Amino acid sequence: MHALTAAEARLRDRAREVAREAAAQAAATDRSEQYPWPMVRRMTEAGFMGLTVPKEWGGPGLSYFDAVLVIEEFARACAVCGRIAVEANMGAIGAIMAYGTPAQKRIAADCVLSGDKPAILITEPEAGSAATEMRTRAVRRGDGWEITGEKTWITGGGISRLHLVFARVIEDGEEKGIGGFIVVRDGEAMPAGMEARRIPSMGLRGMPEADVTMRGLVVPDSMVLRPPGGWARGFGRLMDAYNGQRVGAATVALGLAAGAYDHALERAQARRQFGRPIAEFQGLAWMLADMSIAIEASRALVWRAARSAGPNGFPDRLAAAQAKVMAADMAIRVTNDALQVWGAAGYSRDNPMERYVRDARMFAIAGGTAQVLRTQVAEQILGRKLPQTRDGFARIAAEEAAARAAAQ
Ligand SMILES: CC(C)(COP(=O)(O)OP(=O)(O)OC[C@H]1O[C@@H](n2cnc3c(N)ncnc32)[C@H](O)[C@@H]1OP(=O)(O)O)[C@@H](O)C(=O)NCCC(=O)NCCSC(=O)CCS(=O)O
Ligand SMILES: Cc1cc2nc3c(=O)[nH]c(=O)nc-3n(C[C@H](O)[C@H](O)[C@H](O)COP(=O)(O)OP(=O)(O)OC[C@H]3O[C@@H](n4cnc5c(N)ncnc54)[C@H](O)[C@@H]3O)c2cc1C
Repeated sequence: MHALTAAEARLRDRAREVAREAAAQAAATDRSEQYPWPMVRRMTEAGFMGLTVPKEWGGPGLSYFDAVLVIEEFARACAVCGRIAVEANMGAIGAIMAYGTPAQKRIAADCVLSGDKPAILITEPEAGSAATEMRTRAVRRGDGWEITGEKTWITGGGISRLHLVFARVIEDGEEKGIGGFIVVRDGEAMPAGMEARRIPSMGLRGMPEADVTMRGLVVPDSMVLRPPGGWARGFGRLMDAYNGQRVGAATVALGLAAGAYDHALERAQARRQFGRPIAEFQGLAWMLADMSIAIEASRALVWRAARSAGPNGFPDRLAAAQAKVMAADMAIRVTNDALQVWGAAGYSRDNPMERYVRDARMFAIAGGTAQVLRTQVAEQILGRKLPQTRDGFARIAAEEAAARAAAQ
């Protein structure tokens, strides 16, 4: 792993200092299930929202790697704050900064720099892993677009101001592909035509997850995000940007596992049984050793993915998927082992270990499940499409046969 530059180390140390305040409120946020607005204001003042916004739009123009250093520190202290730092620096904001018009960039930059955590709306009740099967439609009507559909598990639904909605583009009565539609909430009420209903979740309880329904939602043409390559390639280009958020999610998994490990290390040396620190029992010493190895290995993959941001400015798709799979699986294992080190005390809601276990669970599901991302890794290393539909391979075989016939 590369050493940090002096500027990177300073940024991480500054985040670590502010994250101490996040640690102090993490249990209360979990219990109240309220979005931690006071902490978000603190993160905004300290300049951790909109880190990746270029200087010309008023941000500091830092890299994905810089953002990862900050996210890990917040996630270690409070995983909800870690996720806020992800969406304020990656995902929707990354896509708009890459593909948006100057006016769209201005709006998006103002949102995150003033403390908004944008929402990205991809998943639907019937289109989870199979996201390209989404049914939400954006139909061209005059100089605007009418959006109809249902999204689910939308992080920040009901509190976010900036929304990036993925929808099927219907123009001149024809389906053209998948595009991005920017919806900005002004004030307390949801935008007209958009409603959010909170979903109670297992972990990360201070972060609202919501079903979002769109009926009669009108988006002006000026708020359509048009990635290069046309609508037919729209989903792929939007996913290029989403690879940044996958690295962010991996970083939160890494950070919270590292936080749980810190607690376990301390407890293993403080707690005595049979007249000696429990850390002296080989069963626990090796457990701690394995935890430290897994955390370091995950950090290496996360850093590599964050540093891979290529000429389009986004992290590499393969590196992002590899880091996310590794960190998500690792966080589930490490947080459970850390709770084990604490024994019964770890099972109590009076200390943070059970929260770490609950918070860790989502990363193998959200942002591409551990199974789907393994298929993405396999596709990249094999250099071939591995279709997931029943007729997918038959179609490839038919295309190959047709190509062979044409070549004869
Ligand atoms: C991609 C999948 C939805 C599989 O669907 P398909 O088999 O229909 O799609 P593909 O043919 O594989 O892809 C279509 C198109 O997109 C390009 N693509 C796909 N993934 C990427 C990527 N990661 N980076 C770049 N490009 C990508 C692919 O090359 C095709 O492009 P062309 O048309 O050839 O140009 C499925 O594999 C999948 O990813 N499912 C997971 C969906 C997901 O991640 N949802 C996240 C929702 S947001 C969220 O959960 C937030 C949580 S958080 O805290 O961050
Ligand atoms: C806390 C949380 C936050 C989220 N935030 C957002 C958000 O902000 N925006 C958003 O758009 N979405 C969000 N999501 C949704 C998330 O992206 C989806 O949950 C995820 O893509 C999986 O979809 P699904 O839950 O419908 O599972 P399904 O796709 O129904 O999968 C169910 C099971 O089948 C497996 N499976 C499915 N297909 C395959 C396959 N081809 N090969 C092998 N196994 C397969 C899966 O791995 C999983 O184990 C969030 C989810 C959670 C839990």
